[in-house]
Amino acid sequence: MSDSLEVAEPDESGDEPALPVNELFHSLQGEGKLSGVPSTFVRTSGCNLRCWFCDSYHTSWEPAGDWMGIEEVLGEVEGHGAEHVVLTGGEPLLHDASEVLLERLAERGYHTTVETNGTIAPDAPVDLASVSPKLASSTPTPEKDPKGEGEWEERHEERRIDYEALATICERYDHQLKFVVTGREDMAEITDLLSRLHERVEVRDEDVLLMPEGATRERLDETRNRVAELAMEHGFRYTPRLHVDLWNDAPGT
Ligand SMILES: C[S@@+](CC[C@H](N)C(=O)[O-])C[C@H]1O[C@@H](n2cnc3c(N)ncnc32)[C@H](O)[C@@H]1O
Ligand SMILES: Nc1nc2[nH]cc(C(=O)O)c2c(=O)[nH]1
Ligand code: SF4
Ligand SMILES: [Mg+2]
Repeated sequence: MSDSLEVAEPDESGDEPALPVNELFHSLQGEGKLSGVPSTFVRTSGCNLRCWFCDSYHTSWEPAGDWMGIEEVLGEVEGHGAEHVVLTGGEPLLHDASEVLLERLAERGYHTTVETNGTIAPDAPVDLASVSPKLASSTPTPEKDPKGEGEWEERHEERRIDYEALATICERYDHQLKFVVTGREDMAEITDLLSRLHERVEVRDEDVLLMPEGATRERLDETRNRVAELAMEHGFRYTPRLHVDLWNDAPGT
């Protein structure tokens, strides 16, 4: 298994596709255009990046979860009763079975959002591609590494932006680009990335959202006003992190 997923594979090699699921829960969508919408979240384990600030540490830095067959996932989703399903991670699009899940959710009439870092373009039905391209400020330098001493810095840096994948996602799906912002230093990179993307695909300012960095209320208290002001200055949208405001960093929210 690749370095990006250290979760043990299922023992039985049945025919049914399976996903390593870190958590499956019902909540309100906390980020982006659909903030506040009751949604069921399927969080897969394993990521090809290592953002130093990752709020889902147990899907990236120390991936954990249980393998679940797709029908089992669909059964649990159905039990929660929401029309909206959010497939997230980790990086959900690392797993081929995510595409199978998206197809079956579409057949059953769910609205699907995929939360992705934008390095892999899916080939499956998606109602909203919620893309969060990773800026240089996400890179786990030795000083910022939450686990080691910067062993992931180079790999993260090489992989974090793939223009081809980003453009394909934006062409193929209704999308939002949700940038995690720590400060003014991030803005030049965002505008450069958008101008490069505009050579291939139209991305509207209303589909660009700035999200304050912060996995806890305490951290958001330091970042949210600064980021809101940057959004106003640049004509981009601001997205809160509603779930953090409501439930702080509690799991399953
Ligand atoms: C855990 S990621 C999973 C999906 C995918 N790997 C990605 O990064 O988009 C879900 C969302 O949380 C955001 N996120 C993670 N840690 C964060 C933090 N400390 N502050 C703000 N947003 C964060 C990501 O940028 C992404 O939009
Ligand atoms: N409530 C809530 N909304 C979310 N939107 C995106 C999330 C994610 O982790 O991908 C997330 C999450 O973890 N919780
Ligand atoms: S890409 Fe997403 S899941 Fe992966 S480390 Fe970054 S925030 Fe975490
Ligand atoms: Mg989250």
